[in-house]
Amino acid sequence: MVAAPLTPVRPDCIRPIGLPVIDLTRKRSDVVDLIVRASEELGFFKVINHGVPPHVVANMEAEAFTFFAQPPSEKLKAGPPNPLGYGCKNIGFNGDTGEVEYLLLHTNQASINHRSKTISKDPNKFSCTVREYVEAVKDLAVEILELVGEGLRLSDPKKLARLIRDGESDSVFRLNHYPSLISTTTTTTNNNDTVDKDNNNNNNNNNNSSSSSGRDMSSQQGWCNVVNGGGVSVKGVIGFGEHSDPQILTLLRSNDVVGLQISLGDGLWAPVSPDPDSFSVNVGDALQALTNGRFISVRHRAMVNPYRSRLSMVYFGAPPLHARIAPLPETVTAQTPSLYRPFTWAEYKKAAYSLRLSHSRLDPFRTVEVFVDDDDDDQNGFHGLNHL
Ligand SMILES: C=C1C[C@]23C[C@@]1(O)CC[C@H]2[C@@]12CC[C@H](O)[C@@](C)(C(=O)O1)[C@H]2[C@@H]3C(=O)O
Ligand SMILES: O=C(O)CCC(=O)C(=O)O
Ligand SMILES: [Fe+2]
Repeated sequence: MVAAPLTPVRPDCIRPIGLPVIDLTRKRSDVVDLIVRASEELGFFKVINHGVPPHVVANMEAEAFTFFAQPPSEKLKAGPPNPLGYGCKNIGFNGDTGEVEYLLLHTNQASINHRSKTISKDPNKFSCTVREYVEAVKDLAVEILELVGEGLRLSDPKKLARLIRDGESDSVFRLNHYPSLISTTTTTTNNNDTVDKDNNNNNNNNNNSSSSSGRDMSSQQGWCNVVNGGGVSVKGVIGFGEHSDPQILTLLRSNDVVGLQISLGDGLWAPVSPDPDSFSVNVGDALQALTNGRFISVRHRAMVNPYRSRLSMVYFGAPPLHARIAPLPETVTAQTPSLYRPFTWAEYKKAAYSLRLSHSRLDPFRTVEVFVDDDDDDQNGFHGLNHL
């Protein structure tokens, strides 16, 4: 007889919910309110009518697909990730893995120029395309942070935006490629623990519409293929495991293949519908600290689509290394005392890289012990908010 587990197992469960979609051309005061509310309640929202020119996005996507379609021998010239550069399946330095290959770039122009030489046969074209894209999404991130500054009624409403606008900002840009399973592995039902245990996950990764680039990459040859010995299931394969982003603000755009999920806490995951014309925005750890826990650094993950390759282009807006991160005075009151001790971005980044992907990296920077309520009586799906 098999002994019952001591703690109840909570299988992952997909809960499709309406996620906030904010039209940036609406009345400014409405946009401000919507952004603040979404950042407080979820730490996530989508923006439409954002002003990033479609050709800038299309050019970046085309360069990314061209890179990932190459044979492994070519791609490996841009690696190994230190953490910048090309990486395949290994994420960070502490043993995290996922069914993803990626390029991680610093947004500093000199760094982009240097890296482009190992990434592209036409380095000038590649670096110009990245520069244009990064400039455009940075402008969008700056605009969003200015709106946030207004919403938080900061005495200097542009203070947050300046952190990422700074010429010395430590912002990074990441291209993630999740090959479809049919292009990489022989699928089996001899499962391992990356498989979701809940049938609700069926087809949550399916999307039969055509790619925004008009290209189905499932037959591409370039995935650094490892023949599947352990066995993966056609459902629920993790591309990029659960984590929060350490920076201030993340702007993600993907092709029209579903994959990104945000955590609602308590094993509940909300799939983000892929809309190539929108950007997904999420609050990062640094913004959670700056807002004294008022905004939530949302935990999220990316699943592999069994049938279609997915590409995400992710800008992580970060402050300069020497910038001091501490709860903004406007967010600290007698009722809401400071939750985090001051730290520099360099200090936080170092700590982040010493930890696994899934760690709650802000916890060691808290001024008070974290209380985790493990009761099961929370019905609203936002149980995870008590990680604040
Ligand atoms: C496992 C890791 C990879 C990561 C650094 C870390 O030690 C923990 C945070 C990870 C993350 C998540 C968001 C971004 O994709 C990223 C570039 C970042 O700044 O923090 C990655 C790091 C990485 O892949 O190098
Ligand atoms: O590809 C995605 O949808 C998520 C990627 C991500 O979370 C990251 O790069 O930090
Ligand atoms: Fe992320």
